[in-house]
Amino acid sequence: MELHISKNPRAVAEDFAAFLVDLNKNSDKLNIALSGGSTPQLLFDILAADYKKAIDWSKMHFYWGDERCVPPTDKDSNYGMTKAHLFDKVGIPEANIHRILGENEPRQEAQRYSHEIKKNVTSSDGLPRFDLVILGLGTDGHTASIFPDQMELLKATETCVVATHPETGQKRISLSGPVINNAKSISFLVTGETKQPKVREILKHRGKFRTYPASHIKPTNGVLYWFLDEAASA
Ligand SMILES: O=C1O[C@H](COP(=O)(O)O)[C@@H](O)[C@H](O)[C@H]1O
Repeated sequence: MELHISKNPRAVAEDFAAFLVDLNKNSDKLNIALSGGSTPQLLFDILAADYKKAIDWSKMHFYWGDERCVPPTDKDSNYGMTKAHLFDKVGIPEANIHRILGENEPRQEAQRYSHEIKKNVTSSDGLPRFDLVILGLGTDGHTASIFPDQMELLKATETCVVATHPETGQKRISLSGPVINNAKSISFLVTGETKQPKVREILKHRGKFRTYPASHIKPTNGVLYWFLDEAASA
């Protein structure tokens, strides 16, 4: 596991952007699963403002680790946020964007997206193998849309699963645990003091860490990165 600690959220985004530039230079094609939520928004803003030319966007194929079951115009849409903060600002071929259709019926969409992934992402050991899966961490220890009361999704045999937000009841579509763990590299991006208690338990194997989905993210044959700011890592 590689731990990167930067001063503040902006520095985390800068460090991760440099990591992406490097990966982009050294690869012909990258299948990347993005996360949603508030943390990646700053990364997308920085990529669009400062790295538009440093990255060969035609090599980047974007998928999502999870999506809220809402239309792309909804403020909760992970795709909608990425489009507004990144895709609309850098020239990326439309064919490279593989979004989860959050407006569709969740079960059917989980199946359709599983096929989409299997069709385009090379498999190993019978599972799709992403080059990079970017993840966030919820204050309850969830990651992607695998929540603590739905731990079975960590072992699901499907590529994509339907999850339910425990408080709002909102339906979500998420990559399953085995597919996340089959990636070549997995990177958590976590900032802010509200995340610190869970980061500490997970990284130090303390308290109830086993009950947090994020602590079960361990690449079977890849590298795990944690990019943290000082507040999250305190
Ligand atoms: O609901 C979600 O939450 C997590 C964490 O998000 P953040 O806003 O605290 O950064 C995120 O990774 C996931 O993609 C998202 O759907």
